[in-house]
Order: sequence, then structure tokens, then C-alpha cells
Amino acid sequence: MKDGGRIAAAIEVLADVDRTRRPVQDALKDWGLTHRFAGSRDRSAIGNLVFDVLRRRASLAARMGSEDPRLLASAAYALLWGKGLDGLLAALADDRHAPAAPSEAERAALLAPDLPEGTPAWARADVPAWLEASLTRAFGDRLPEEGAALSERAEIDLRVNPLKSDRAAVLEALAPLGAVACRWSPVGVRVPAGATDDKPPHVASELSFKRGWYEVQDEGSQIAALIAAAIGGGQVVDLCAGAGGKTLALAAAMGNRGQIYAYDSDKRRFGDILERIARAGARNIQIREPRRGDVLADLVGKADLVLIDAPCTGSGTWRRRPDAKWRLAPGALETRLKEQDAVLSDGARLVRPGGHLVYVTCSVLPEENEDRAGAFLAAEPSFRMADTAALFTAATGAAPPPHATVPLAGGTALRLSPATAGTDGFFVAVFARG
Ligand SMILES: C[S@@+](CC[C@H](N)C(=O)[O-])C[C@H]1O[C@@H](n2cnc3c(N)ncnc32)[C@H](O)[C@@H]1O
Repeated sequence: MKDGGRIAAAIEVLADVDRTRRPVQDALKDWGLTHRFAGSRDRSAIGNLVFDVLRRRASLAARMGSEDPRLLASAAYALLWGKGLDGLLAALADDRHAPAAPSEAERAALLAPDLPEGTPAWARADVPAWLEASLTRAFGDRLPEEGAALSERAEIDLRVNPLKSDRAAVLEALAPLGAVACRWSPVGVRVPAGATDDKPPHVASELSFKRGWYEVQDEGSQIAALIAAAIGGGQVVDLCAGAGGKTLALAAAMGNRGQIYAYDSDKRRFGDILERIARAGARNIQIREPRRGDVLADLVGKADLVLIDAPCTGSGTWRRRPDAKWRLAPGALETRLKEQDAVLSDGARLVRPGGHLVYVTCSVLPEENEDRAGAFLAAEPSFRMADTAALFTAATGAAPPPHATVPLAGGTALRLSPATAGTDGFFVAVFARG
């Protein structure tokens, strides 16, 4: 396929997502099934263009004065892919499957040096209008740059598994993919995402992955697990274990010593956790499946450390799931807040006196983060806020990135973001039980 046809395909997929409100991955997959002539490079280009439009949807729409997928995809091709108006016109002229060329007024919009006057801050920052106040609370006058960084294409981060390998070996094995060491995580490796029609690197098909040398895990998530591990303690509960991303990171950081109890209230979320544990060579993980009755009753007041990787809106991961950014609704946020309070209370009872609770979200919204931490401290007077920023330094050997430290109730929490840390957005708060 030529670029004109790829732009037309991206428009079709975007229109499908607008019409059906279904996840973009499903729409892309269906497009692929009904257009079998498209090669894998074409599919990558179409997917990349669709995702790039979704990342910048609000600012592209403000520029073009319309949400018409034809204009959004054309603008993304010309402006985000660096082809310019001339490159766009050439691609459209070169392919009979291409969409209509832009009108005179549309061309002027594409060439304008800035967004139209009066474009609201949320559209400039490419965040949902209803979250502008909340994100301004989080980022203050840095909202434009934080929003822009949340709208970039993300690299792929890997966590090296020291139970099976080391960072030098993984860097060597993945040198053909352009792998480099991560900035903060001592076990982090970063692989570039690629540009325009590049296929995303398929790190899971490498032999080194199958040997258990690394897992795919954002550096922010690695840091959260490293902070928990830096606290120390042999009896650890991972209360929201899901498929075990943080469980495995903890097992590795603990050198297979101690005991990690991995629980999730929804057993379907364990997914392929057993396979992952086996591949990683982790031997200190015990899975506690939810059943009738309290399957954690024997751990009440016993845990040195309870990790709560809480259910959240995922607003810190918008780079990877840009359609979720626009689908998120106030009702879903309200539901997450209730779940977060509930799971914090579930976790608190497990912590022994002198033990710690680590609260983590992959969200940057204060409602899910410092507000939940404040509500927790008010509800559980035996806990006090610890110095999470100091634990960041203990875990990484570096001071936290600028703007990441959140002073809170006499201690500190951390808000990592793509703009400040180059990671997904994460919040980490450590509480100590008196
Ligand atoms: C952010 S995900 C966990 C991701 C996982 N820790 C990882 O690193 O791959 C949150 C998980 O919390 C679980 N969850 C929600 N409420 C819970 C509760 N009250 N108790 C335990 N798990 C809960 C959800 O089922 C979901 O799997």
C-alpha cells in the first residue's frame, strides 16, 4: 500500500471507533481481517497513525476546527509525521485510494504556526476537558508540557531478571533493537518504539525473553516495586497481584528469599502468572486464590510489607492507551476511588506493627493519589506517612526527578510522569504502621 491508502485506512478505523466506541485495538484487528491484502508494514503504519491521532486528538481537532477523521489523520500525517503539507498533498495525489485533498481553508489551518486563539488549555495539553482542573492540581503551570509528554509515543521498557541474567547480557542480546540502559531503574532496559511505519519491536519473541532474562515492564512500575523492596521484610503481601508484574519484580529484588503472598480479588486477573513465575525462576511466591471466606486471615497483623497496586483509571498510561484517555468518564473515576479506599482498608489489617504499606497507582490524578492517601491516614490512625522520596533514592541511587516529590502529612509521596521521569505516570506512597 502507498501512504495515501494507509491514510484512508486510518480514517476508516477512526470513524469505526467514533461510531462504535469500542477499543481501538479491536477496530484495527477487524480492519486487518477484512483487508487481507495489507502487509504487516501497512498494518503497522495504519496502527501508528491511528494511535498518533488519538494521542493528539484534542489539539489536532482544535487546529482543524473539526473532529472529522479525514482531517485528523491528514493533520497527523502532515504535522506529527513531519511530512508537511507538501508531503501530504503528494501522498494523496499518488494513490487513487487516498482520501480527498484538503480544501484551501484546511490547508491554511495545517500551515498555521499556532493553534487558533481561544483554544482551551485542556485541548492544548491534549487531555479531557473534564480533567483539566484535576490535572492542573497535579501539575500546576506545567500542564502543557506534562500533557504533551503524556501524548508522546512511549518506548518499550524491560525489567532485567537478576535470577536469570544481568543487564549487560540483556543489553548485548537486544543491541540489534537499539536497547539502552534506563535512567533510574538499575534493572531497566529501554527499547525505542520506532517511527511512522516501523513495526513495534516484538521483544517477547526473542529467545532471551523465553529464557526468562527479562519481562516487559514500564520503568515507573519497576521503580514502584524497587521502592517496596527497599523497605525490606521477609513476609510480603502483593494484594492486587493481577498477572504478577510487581510480584515478579519483588521476587527478583528479594533474591528469591522471604515469602510473597500474591492475591487478587478477581482470579481471572492472574492470567498467565504461573507461566511467568516458572519462566522467571521465582521460588518465593505463593498464590492465594480468592475463595469463599477470608483466604488471607492467617496473615492479619503479620505482614512486614503490603503492596497495593490499586485498580485505577490508568491516566498515567495514556501514551500506550490513548483511546482510554477519551473514553474515561467521571463515573468510572468515582468507582475507582471507592475501590481504592476499600483495598487500602483491606490491606491495612494485614500489616504488622512496625510494618509498611505501599500504595501505588498508574494514575496522575490527585483524587486517586494524595486524596486517597489523606483519606487512608484519617481512617487508620496507626499509620503515618513515610519518606517515599528517600526510598526512591535508596532504590535507584538517585535523587527523585524534579517536581516528583509530593509533600504529604509530614512525609512524602512520589508522582512520576513522562515529562519529569520519562516513565509512565505513577504514584507511590509508603505508610509506616506504628
Ligand atoms: C493495577 S491492577 C494490578 C496489576 C499488577 N499488580 C501488575 O503489576 O501486573 C489492579 C488489580 O487489583 C485488583 N483488585 C481490585 N480490588 C481489589 C481488592 N479489593 N482486593 C484485591 N485485589 C483487588 C484487580 O482485580 C486488578 O487485577
